[in-house]
Amino acid sequence: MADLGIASGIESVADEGTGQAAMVGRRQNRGALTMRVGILGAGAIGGFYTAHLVRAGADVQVLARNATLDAVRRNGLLLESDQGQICVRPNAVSDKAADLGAVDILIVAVKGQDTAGALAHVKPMLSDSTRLLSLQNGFAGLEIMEKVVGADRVLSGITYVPATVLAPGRIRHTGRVTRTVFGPYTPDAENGQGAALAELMQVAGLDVSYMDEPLPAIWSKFVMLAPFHSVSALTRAPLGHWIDCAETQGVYRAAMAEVVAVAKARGVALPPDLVERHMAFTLTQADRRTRASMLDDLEQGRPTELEATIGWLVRAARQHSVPVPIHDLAYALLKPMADGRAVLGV
Ligand SMILES: NC(=O)C1=CN([C@@H]2O[C@H](COP(=O)(O)OP(=O)(O)OC[C@H]3O[C@@H](n4cnc5c(N)ncnc54)[C@H](OP(=O)(O)O)[C@@H]3O)[C@@H](O)[C@H]2O)C=CC1
Ligand SMILES: CC(C)(CO)C(=O)C(=O)O
Repeated sequence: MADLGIASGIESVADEGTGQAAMVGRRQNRGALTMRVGILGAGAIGGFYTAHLVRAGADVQVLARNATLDAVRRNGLLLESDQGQICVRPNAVSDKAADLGAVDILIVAVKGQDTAGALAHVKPMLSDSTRLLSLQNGFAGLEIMEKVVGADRVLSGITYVPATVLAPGRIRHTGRVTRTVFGPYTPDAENGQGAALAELMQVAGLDVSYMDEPLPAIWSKFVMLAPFHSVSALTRAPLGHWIDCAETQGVYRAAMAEVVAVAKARGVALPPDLVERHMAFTLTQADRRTRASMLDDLEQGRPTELEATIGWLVRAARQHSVPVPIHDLAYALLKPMADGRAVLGV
């Protein structure tokens, strides 16, 4: 089976790890632990990677802000999961990139709507060889990164890690999935750093693949992500509350077919059974407590990533005259809350 980065869970590393992930280990078996990894945004995903990479012995430099900065400085960063707790103190934490200095890879883990603002402050962390790795959902952030630093400095990726911020500096990883896939956004972005980081993440025990062409894997996740966010945000419930309802499940499946149609119109070839593979994973393997990150944002009254994910899809569909009625509806119904105004109660 082609490895498109479909969520597999850490326990299935042995099945898939014979492909590109294993190659990484052969190509890049030195120096990974000496690389400097920057984390831009220490929320759910940035915090998850900070905890695992620091525990693996990496030199991690964290650019955080506000309450998260204070909490990590005071108490370190705590990652909780069913497997236990990891509490770490990164080598450096600051809200000033100049305090941290140049890194080999900067993992961009801010929400889509914060990408441009955050990138405006990272220059001191970038040397000529630094690569920026996007683990954001969707494509909007990548388009911004391409404009700001150039496509040849960007690594694009996705992660299926489901995580939530319980309190500033305190992250919850739900279930066991750690599946993450990344690679060069364009071939000239390849400089060995991505493969070295993938190796470091594997050393940390994570299910990670480095790919020469990650774009289909990013689309593959987007096929479930935009529907998962739409359904979760509109039902306002974690997976287990809606997946067994036949009507809701039908909407989820049909919405995935909409994203496949947009990918096809943009010339991206995806496996014909992709929707059914996502369905099977969602029904039999995904942790039922899984919450869409957009659900957390809505419940906390925070701005959501609507424009960067569902909004991006709706606009792309329109450009190609592909009907996406489920996402059109989700976009229209979620737009009034997209900037977090719901918290004001008006
Ligand atoms: N959570 C999940 O389960 C998953 C999320 N993703 C994707 O990962 C990306 C990140 O999501 P997630 O981790 O959930 O988001 P969070 O909101 O949990 O974390 C984002 C963090 O970035 C910080 N931040 C924003 N701007 C800056 C800045 N200029 N300088 C420093 N820190 C900044 C935020 O600070 P503040 O709190 O002050 O705003 C926050 O701590 C998104 O694209 C999401 O779609 C992908 C897979 C799973
Ligand atoms: C679907 C999930 C939880 C990861 O698999 C995600 O990416 C998100 O909600 O942002």
